[in-house]
Amino acid sequence: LRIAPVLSSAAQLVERTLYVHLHPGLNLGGASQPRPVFIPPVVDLSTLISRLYSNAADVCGHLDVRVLLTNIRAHSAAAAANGPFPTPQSLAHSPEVVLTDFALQDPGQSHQVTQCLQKYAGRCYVCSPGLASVLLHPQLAKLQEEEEEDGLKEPEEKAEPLETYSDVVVGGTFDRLHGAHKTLLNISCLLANRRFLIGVCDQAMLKKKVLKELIEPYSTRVQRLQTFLHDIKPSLQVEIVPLDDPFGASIVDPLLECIVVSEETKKGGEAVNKKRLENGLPVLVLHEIQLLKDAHHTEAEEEKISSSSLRSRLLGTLLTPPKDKPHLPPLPYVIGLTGGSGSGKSSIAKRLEALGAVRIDCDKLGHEVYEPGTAAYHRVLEEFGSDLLNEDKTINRRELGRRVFGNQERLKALTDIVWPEISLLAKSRINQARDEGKQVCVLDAAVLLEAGWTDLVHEIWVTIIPEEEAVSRITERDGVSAEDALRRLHSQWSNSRQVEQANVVLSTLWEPEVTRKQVLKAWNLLQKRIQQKQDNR
Ligand SMILES: CC(=O)SCCNC(=O)CCNC(=O)[C@H](O)C(C)(C)COP(=O)(O)OP(=O)(O)OC[C@H]1O[C@@H](n2cnc3c(N)ncnc32)[C@H](O)[C@@H]1OP(=O)(O)O
Repeated sequence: LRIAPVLSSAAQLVERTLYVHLHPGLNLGGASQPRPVFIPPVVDLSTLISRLYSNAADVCGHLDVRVLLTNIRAHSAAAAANGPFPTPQSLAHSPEVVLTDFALQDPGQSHQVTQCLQKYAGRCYVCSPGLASVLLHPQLAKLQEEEEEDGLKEPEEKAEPLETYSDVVVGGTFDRLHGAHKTLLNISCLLANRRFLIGVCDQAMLKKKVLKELIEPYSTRVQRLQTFLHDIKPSLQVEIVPLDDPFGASIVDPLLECIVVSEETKKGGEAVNKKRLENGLPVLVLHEIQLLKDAHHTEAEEEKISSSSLRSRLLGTLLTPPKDKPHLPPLPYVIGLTGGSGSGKSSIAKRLEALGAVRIDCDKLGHEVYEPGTAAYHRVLEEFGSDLLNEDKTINRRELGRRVFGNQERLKALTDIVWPEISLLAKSRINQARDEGKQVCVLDAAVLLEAGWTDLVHEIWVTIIPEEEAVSRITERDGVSAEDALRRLHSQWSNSRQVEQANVVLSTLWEPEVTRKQVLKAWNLLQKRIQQKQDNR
């Protein structure tokens, strides 16, 4: 009952990181200054950690919450440390304010309590010099009274000790570290006394993931894990290794004792044990944790907090701020929309057109430059031969496509002729839109990045779908073979390479309604950016 109100009142004061230090029964109102103490790992603690992260996702989703475990030690470890609490720990972000839900006996006590709290915090962690101390109790005191009146206060029971292990292992992708990851990591740290081994999925393990192009690079994911773990339990020996198959070191490391799994990965844990037995190693204890529910999930998303849902929420948002392009007139604001063949780029361009953008279809402009009599027409015939001509003297584009797609050298010979012409036409359409007072143009260009046209546009938007889906759409739509479809796709940059350059990413992988909402979100956010730019001028 107390967690959500404490978190939401804390969230009103904190902008970025909320560290949680647990000290049950801490008395800030007594005569003597309280000291930090070691508390033993108990089962209730792991439940509390899950609840903390799950409530945090609901009430303060914008905060990076980290439950610190330095003061939690198994009995033997605490005894070995011989009682005294270690020197103050340096955290990744030095605390600037210390908050507590301690309930005052009388209001006059407030000054003494905040002083006491400041001193206490300083003994545990290296804090910013101007550390402030704040009591969050008002709503809580009321809540406590209600709890007591309603008899909701849980009877003091002897806490059940939590079984801990020397060496613990987990595996995962750990993309965009969220509450479910943090729960898994925190509970693993609670279980581990000496070493924590983490297998992090590398390229080979990401092939089948939804929106894999938006997964953070391996090095970023590892870096985030290291900082998080160093904050929450610096005494632990943390080893992070790349996972190229579902097992990694878990089936060969003789020192491991426990593997932490969720309901979803339990089968994987059982498979690990089967392999360990085959390898003559003792089986691991499977410690199962509950998956956090995602209170904000949409109908199309999974119920659990998942990285793929988080990735799909990124679609349509600004992933990287656009570069300043002082050479471009501020209006019309030009979006360069690009993406692999069959990725649904044109359908998105049409949706943007319906919302008010001027659509410039570069495939169409490309076709215009082949009109008989134009300069490009003659140069193409010179380069590729007059056997390309249809009976009516027009260029047989499909045949031309067959000759260039899959042959980089021939494709380059063609694009060297036509891109400058298409670019001139595109610029003239943008100028026309400016003369007509239009606000936004969408330059729909399949190979915008390959052509180096980034200077023509204010922002780059990229549409992506998995390659298998693109092949099936192209073969169905254009009646070409799968080989031809693949040849065409491989003439373009890969999704990942395009995403690297993208300000906004979109995907038409799901039902049209999902695309509609995504485009609307992208459009509304774009309007705000344009407005902001105008306000700043
Ligand atoms: C910078 C730009 O993006 S300009 C727009 C793209 N146009 C060009 O690059 C010019 C060179 N291409 C062409 O002239 C034509 O595509 C031809 C002659 C090769 C084939 O013409 P057509 O058979 O009529 O096919 P069409 O022009 O519709 O293109 C077929 C697909 O190949 C894509 N495509 C076009 N040019 C290229 C290229 N240079 N590299 C890779 N893919 C390309 C198209 O975008 C289209 O993809 P879609 O499935 O997303 O619609």
